[in-house]
Amino acid sequence: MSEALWCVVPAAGRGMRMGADCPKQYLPLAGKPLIAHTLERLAAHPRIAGLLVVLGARDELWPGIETLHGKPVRVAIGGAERSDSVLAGLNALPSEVENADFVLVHDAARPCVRAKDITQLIERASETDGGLLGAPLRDTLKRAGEGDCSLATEPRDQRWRAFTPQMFRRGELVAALGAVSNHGRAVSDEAMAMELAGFRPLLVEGAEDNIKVTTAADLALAEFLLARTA
Ligand SMILES: Nc1ccn([C@@H]2O[C@H](COP(=O)(O)OP(=O)(O)OP(=O)(O)O)[C@@H](O)[C@H]2O)c(=O)n1
Ligand SMILES: C[C@](O)(CO)[C@H](O)COP(=O)(O)O
Repeated sequence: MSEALWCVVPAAGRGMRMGADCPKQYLPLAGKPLIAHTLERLAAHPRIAGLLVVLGARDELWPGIETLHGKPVRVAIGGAERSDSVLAGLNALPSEVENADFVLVHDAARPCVRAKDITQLIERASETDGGLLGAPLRDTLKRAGEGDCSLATEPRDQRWRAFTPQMFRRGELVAALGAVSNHGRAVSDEAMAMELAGFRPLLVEGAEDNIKVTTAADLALAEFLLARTA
């Protein structure tokens, strides 16, 4: 597959775990808003055709963002859950994006994603039902009980951490997200919806520095990583 893909960027979260006075995706990071780093890395990728950024109802991007690295940047309004925002973005894609076309979904909160990992995902997952970047769990995993005591050690073989981008055919992902929504189920990523629909997404190992900025400590780490993973 050689054509370029559109990327839906969920950016409608409130960043509650960050505890800042604005949604974390707009916090300053290395001299510009966190989301700007993410959008620039995505738009700079030769296999990405355009960005569909899903914003909170009260949020907006900055003037001139309509085109980035020569790629169109469009916006849609998100929903209460991340999956609602992803679905809104998928439904707002330009008509040129057909149901059979692969699309990417990448968190605005992951500014350190590496171009080579995006390339690997596109090249490997395009021969399958789709896939996602991730990394095998390398730490011992504990099940915590009351008072943060360790109740048990969980098996870590065949356990991966899921990252983004995640990549699926537009129509199949819309149907899978719609099905979980209709059943009132919560999904934490697109791959979960696809698994529930009977698909087996391909896990593509990517760099573990593709961190999701969630708490204040992640901001300092992201600044360090941005300098190294440019
Ligand atoms: N209703 C939502 C919730 C999340 N997101 C986006 O999904 C990505 C990953 O979500 P997360 O890290 O959980 O962000 P928040 O929901 O903002 O964080 P928190 O749970 O701490 O509020 C982020 O880019 C976030 O903006 C979204 O588009 N719509
Ligand atoms: C999609 C994701 O980033 C994969 O790890 C993660 O599930 C997002 O979870 P969040 O609770 O919305 O941050």
